[in-house]
Amino acid sequence: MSQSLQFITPSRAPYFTLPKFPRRSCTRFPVINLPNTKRSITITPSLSSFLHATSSRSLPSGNSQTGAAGVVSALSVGATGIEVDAVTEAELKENGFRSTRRTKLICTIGPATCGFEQLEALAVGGMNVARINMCHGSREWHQTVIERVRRLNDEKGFAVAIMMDTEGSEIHMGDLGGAASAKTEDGEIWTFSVRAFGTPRPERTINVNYDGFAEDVKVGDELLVDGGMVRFEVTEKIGPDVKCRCTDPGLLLPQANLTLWRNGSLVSERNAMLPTISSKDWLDIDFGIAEGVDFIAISFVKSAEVINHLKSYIAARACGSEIAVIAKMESVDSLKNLEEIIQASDGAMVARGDLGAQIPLEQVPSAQQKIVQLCRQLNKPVIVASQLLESMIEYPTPTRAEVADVSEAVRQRADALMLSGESAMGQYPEKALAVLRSVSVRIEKWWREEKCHEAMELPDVGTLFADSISEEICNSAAKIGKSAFGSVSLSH
Ligand SMILES: Nc1ncnc2c1ncn2[C@@H]1O[C@H](COP(=O)(O)OP(=O)(O)O)[C@@H](O)[C@H]1O
Ligand SMILES: C=C(OP(=O)(O)O)C(=O)O
Ligand SMILES: [K+]
Ligand SMILES: [Mg+2]
Repeated sequence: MSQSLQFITPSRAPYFTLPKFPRRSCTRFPVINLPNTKRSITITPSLSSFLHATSSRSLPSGNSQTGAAGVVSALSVGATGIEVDAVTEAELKENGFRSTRRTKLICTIGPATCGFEQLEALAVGGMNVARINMCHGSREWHQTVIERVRRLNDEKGFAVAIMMDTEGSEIHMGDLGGAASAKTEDGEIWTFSVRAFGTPRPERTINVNYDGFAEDVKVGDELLVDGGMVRFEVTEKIGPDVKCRCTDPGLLLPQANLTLWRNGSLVSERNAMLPTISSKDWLDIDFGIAEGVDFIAISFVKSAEVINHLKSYIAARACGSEIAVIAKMESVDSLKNLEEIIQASDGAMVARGDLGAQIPLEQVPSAQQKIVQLCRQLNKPVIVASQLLESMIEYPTPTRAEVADVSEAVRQRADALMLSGESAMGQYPEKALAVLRSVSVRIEKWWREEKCHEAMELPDVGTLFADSISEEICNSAAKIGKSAFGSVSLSH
């Protein structure tokens, strides 16, 4: 029981101001209400005394929003013990309350992880949210994944939430005629075309989903595939066919996004008229509402308007629904209208993949820092996504640089980290998740002990969250803590 002596720590102080993000996953999957899935940890005197000690001993720690909300959501004090979901139970046993993870982990589900046992392995490994990306797969495929996650929750006591991510109407490639990927070599000529190709398709041809593509591009333009992971130069236009020479070789993946640059600037007029939510996206959203997903993430958000529209739509379609809308920050427009978008949304995602094609790569870290900080200030959960552990798609060990990147996102106090290809189609999904988990726990411990994480301004009680009583109580408790402990900063 020595572990339990560390239960409830400063960073776990009830300072959360975030009712929606992780809590929903647990209330929606009320593990604690299901007799066959109840997990109960008996409260020993030391544990209960620590629970009691929390209010007087704990020092608020800035953002423990998700962590505290997560713990509260995952815990329910019963007559004989605390009931928790299976993931929290495992973490409590392993780490004690003191270092139970606050950073939530999201896994994109794809061919590598869609089986029941694979999903279970991810849940055991700490997956809090399963993300399905509507760019890929059929609705039936996604429905099967949702059913499996629900079954895991019902039968095995997990509390994994579902996030549906829209395709968006940005320009992207079609599939690769069934191939999982296609390798491009330096100097090769590839044809990008709006024509439909028969089977077998001609070599080195790629479909483009946007009819105006050939008219919009100019010879000399630079074509970035998948956020710039592969690059081409447009060399010739022949009717609907655009011939391109590969300048930065790499792997083409199905449905990869395409971005055009001309004379050093992003070409955005071409698709400025395309709606953020396409007609296909609306059908997917109807599907998500019918399936009762927990989060809908909207790709390439440009303004708050689309978020407000979607929220009204959800409210009208799904009365009493608590589906949260996450704005994906992955375009120049989203950065221009950052604050209004975040205010309108239930949370944001720093979608670094496409963002890295829209702004110079070296500006992505500062954009991430800005978005995360703003979300912290506005009390909105924020996800850091894309390429966190990209090398683990192929290798079982991350690079040091990847570990440093994950650490930095945790230190910035992102609420959640997301795996994309690493879990969807990589060779080591469980290992990648384990890295996110161990790095999160380690960095959280470090900041707790060294008090070295990102400083944060507290919102004024009562102005931003007039309707959120629990948040106000917690903020007030934090302020009392501050005055009681004088020198202890609220934002240490
Ligand atoms: N439902 C799916 N079916 C097949 N492949 C998928 C699925 N979801 C993701 N993938 C694969 O995982 C890769 C990374 O996922 P993600 O980052 O979500 O997609 P993208 O980069 O296309 O937006 C995709 O390029 C695709 O190869
Ligand atoms: C998360 C992202 O979006 P998607 O994977 O849907 O392209 C991204 O671009 O970083
Ligand atoms: K998407
Ligand atoms: Mg994207």
